[in-house]
Amino acid sequence: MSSRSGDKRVDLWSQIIATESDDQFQHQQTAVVYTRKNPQNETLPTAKHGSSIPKNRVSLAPGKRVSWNRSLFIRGRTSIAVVACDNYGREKEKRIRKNKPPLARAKGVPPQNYEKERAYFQEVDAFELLEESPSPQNKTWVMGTKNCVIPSHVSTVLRKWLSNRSYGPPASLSKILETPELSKDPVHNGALDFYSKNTCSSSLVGSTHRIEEIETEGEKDSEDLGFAIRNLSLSSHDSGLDEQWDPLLDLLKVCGQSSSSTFSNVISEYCDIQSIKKVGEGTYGEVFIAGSIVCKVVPFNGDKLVNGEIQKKAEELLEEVMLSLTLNELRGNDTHTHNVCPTFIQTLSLRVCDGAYDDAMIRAWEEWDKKHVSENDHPIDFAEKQRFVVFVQEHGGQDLESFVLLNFNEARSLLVQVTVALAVAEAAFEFEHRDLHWGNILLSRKGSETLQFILDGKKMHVKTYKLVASIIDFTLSRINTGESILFLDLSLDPGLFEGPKGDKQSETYRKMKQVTEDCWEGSFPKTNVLWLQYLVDILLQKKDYDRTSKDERELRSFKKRLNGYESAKESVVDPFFSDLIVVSDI
Ligand SMILES: Nc1ncnc2c1ncn2[C@@H]1O[C@H](COP(=O)(O)OP(=O)(O)OP(=O)(O)O)[C@@H](O)[C@H]1O
Repeated sequence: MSSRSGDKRVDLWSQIIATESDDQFQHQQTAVVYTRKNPQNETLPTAKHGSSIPKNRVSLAPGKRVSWNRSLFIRGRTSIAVVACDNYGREKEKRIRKNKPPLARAKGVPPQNYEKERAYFQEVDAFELLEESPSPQNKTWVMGTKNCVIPSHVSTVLRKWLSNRSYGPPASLSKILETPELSKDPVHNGALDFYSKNTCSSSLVGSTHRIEEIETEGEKDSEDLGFAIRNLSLSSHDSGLDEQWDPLLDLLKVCGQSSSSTFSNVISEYCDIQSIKKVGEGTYGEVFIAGSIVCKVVPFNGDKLVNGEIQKKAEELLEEVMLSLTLNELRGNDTHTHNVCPTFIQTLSLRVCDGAYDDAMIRAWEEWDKKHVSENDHPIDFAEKQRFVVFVQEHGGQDLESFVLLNFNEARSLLVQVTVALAVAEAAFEFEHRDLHWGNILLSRKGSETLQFILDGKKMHVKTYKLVASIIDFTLSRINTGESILFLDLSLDPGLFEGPKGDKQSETYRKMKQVTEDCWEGSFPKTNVLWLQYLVDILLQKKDYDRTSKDERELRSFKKRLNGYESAKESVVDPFFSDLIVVSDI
């Protein structure tokens, strides 16, 4: 029965609901703030149920797009990858301080110990084998350190990325695996040259040459993998002049390239470039379908504003790449079997491209613009020398905002998949998504009746009702890779917490702030629970599908019980999911 028809039965559920104090489901007028603005409109996104958002509640970007959370990319990213390098830190500070209060270290951060950290990372690099998942003692609070440690993380991510070959690492990187001489006699392969280089830049140049050499070499020998990657990382890590670290070179390494590629080269690996179509757009990302995969194209390092925003830096992209690759590990392989889930969008390949958009991409962009009215700048405006990262991902379907749910079972299926996925990622990497709005959940109808997850070694078969959810956009996410904690310091973006009162998304950011006490590097899995509560609200207030009043009461009761859980992992055992999850030992 549809919710609109009103189920008049009085039962236990009505009593439960009567006791719910915070249930705020009086269909109050709310606005989902990230909703795109039609450039022609004068007002900000209009609430589906009525009022428009007052302009003064929103920090307006100077460009075409208006979204108060979009500039987060360029503010406050104070993680190991960004602040670690002094040069960049200074540049970033300038940008932030223009409009923002002075940078402040978040509360509760343990004092830095550079020597300890250096020793730690040297130790990490000394190991060939990796831990399956991070342990608490691996936490490294490195904000503000002068030591440029990114290469060691790149090396780890690379090792994992490469060792999981079923995920299709970039072809050139695969060839690193194919270098039998490397492990047999490193000295004669010139490998030690990397270690003896005195400057970061020269050693990185050396390693770049090495990639080229490697690419010309032959046969497979997976034992060489660890060695080859250590070569790539230690060259810069051992350097005393880390300030000269060039993140672009590391980004190229992660993408398996010695130099930039072109769009036509990359896209033609997946389809005839003439057949590409644009499928979506984000703050910086233009997303295209190429055959069966999607390419998210993100400009970086350029001087030109993109959609009114300063472009991301290579180090920011490097971090996003590391997050994506770390989450890839949850897809399971021979060495990662303790926590497995298929829900985080799979990154299939990564490429750095140079130059203007290809004509076919421009055409695809314009076609999409005609239909949907893009909020982004026309890509023809990009400079000839513009750099981009292309995230090649699996196609996850349509976002929850536009997807038409059919019935309550589909809504439950969405909730259980997201909850279990968050639980698995919490268990593996202390992961918090921190921005799980309805644009960041993709849905598609696929054949399988159940999906398999593994949570702390327990196999779970989750009922799908043939709906498959995928989680995207890890920009605000926090993760402990086992070597470092990647996070975005949201305390540097007060605008994020100034969204409209009563708007569920805005309220969720504010609740996260309360939970974290504005200390964003810490682990607060409760933030995942807050987004689950947001999703319940969305399913009750924003989505139409076939459901009864009893179904709605179930959702409200579930939301209320979520108050009592401190993590997605705790939420998994809620009775709401009891008939959706079958647990078995592996
Ligand atoms: N893997 C994917 N499969 C299908 N569609 C996708 C995929 N990734 C992104 N999209 C589409 O493109 C849109 C923008 O993607 P995404 O949110 O990743 O970009 P972004 O630049 O990070 O956005 P934001 O403005 O949230 O920062 C999504 O809302 C979705 O519609």
